Amino acid sequence: MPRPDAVTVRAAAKVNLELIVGPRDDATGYHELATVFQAVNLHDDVTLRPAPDYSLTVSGRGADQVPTDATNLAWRAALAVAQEHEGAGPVAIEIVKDIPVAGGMAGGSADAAAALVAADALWGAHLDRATTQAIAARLGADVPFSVLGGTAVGTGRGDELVPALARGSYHWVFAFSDEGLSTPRVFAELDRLRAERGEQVARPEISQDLMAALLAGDEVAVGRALRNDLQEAAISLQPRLAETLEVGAECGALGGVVSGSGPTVAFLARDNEQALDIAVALTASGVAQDVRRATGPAAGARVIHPGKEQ
Ligand SMILES: C[C@](O)(CO)[C@H](O)COP(=O)(O)OP(=O)(O)OC[C@H]1O[C@@H](n2ccc(N)nc2=O)[C@H](O)[C@@H]1O
Ligand SMILES: Nc1ncnc2c1ncn2[C@@H]1O[C@H](COP(=O)(O)OP(=O)(O)OP(=O)(O)O)[C@@H](O)[C@H]1O
Repeated sequence: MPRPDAVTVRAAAKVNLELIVGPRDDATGYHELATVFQAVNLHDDVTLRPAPDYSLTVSGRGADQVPTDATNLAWRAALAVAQEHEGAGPVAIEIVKDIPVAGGMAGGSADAAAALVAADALWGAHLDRATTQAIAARLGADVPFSVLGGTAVGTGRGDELVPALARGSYHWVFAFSDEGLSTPRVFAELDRLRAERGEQVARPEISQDLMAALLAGDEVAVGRALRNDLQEAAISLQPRLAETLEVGAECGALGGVVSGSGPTVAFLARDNEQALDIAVALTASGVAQDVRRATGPAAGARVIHPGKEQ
């Protein structure tokens, strides 16, 4: 089979409709999670081209905050696939970002997922699902979902996935902040707040209300069920997120929640028209640096450009 001379893969951002954080495992520092992910149509594109040496460039939203060396998750993903496939060689990696950096929307994870899928396609590695999943999980807790897309339940570190039975299309408005939040710092802040309260942390479980609402495609009930245990920690580190949530609530959003580890705040709207109203109100209030509308569920990491055949 001839090899393509370049492969571009598109990977979506995610929002956690529910994120329940269980106890911290002292051995690994990771927390047991129960989460429902939804991919939304806000994307990064990653292109891989055979080259004499590995290299990486980044352009687009927040590009100056992304490493361009071998620590980049996309670079690490390509190397991980190369280890599994004899016919691999160095690649030039080009990332075009639209997902905010350190925004709690799995931007780096999307780049890793896209590079993983692109490397597999470029080299014709045909990795099986279990190997792809294992590589993805090693790269980061959100990476397996970035590969899969759609709407899915995540347990363990958030990397053990089962697609969710979900109907309907969801209209989201995202309020971005120009100051990112570090994921480990937000988890550590939650641990601190819980210890201060002497809280006993239960094993995390997804709410049946949310699963029933998704099954029925009932966006009002989904809006009511949005929940994120990391939200109070994110607000504790960035108190103005509470104001952002307030603005969306005043517009009658079906629900509002900090996305993942923040600081992006996600609002669920009834329809496109209400999404536009919420976006205008957020922009006018000045609480957010940037506001974007998107719909979910979106697809997982997928090839959008196979390049010309050699
Ligand atoms: C907040 C979420 O985005 C929700 O989907 C994820 O849990 C974070 O996923 P991620 O950014 O891919 O996370 P990783 O890169 O694997 O981990 C970054 C850090 O987040 C914390 N972390 C992450 C996942 C998890 N289940 N427990 C944790 O405590 C750990 O301190 C870890 O060192
Ligand atoms: N492609 C990438 N490879 C490696 N690091 C990245 C990449 N993109 C961003 N980063 C770095 O990783 C950190 C987290 O960025 P990222 O955009 O993944 O955060 P996030 O969306 O909050 O992640 P998550 O929602 O998965 O917790 C930032 O400090 C950023 O510089």
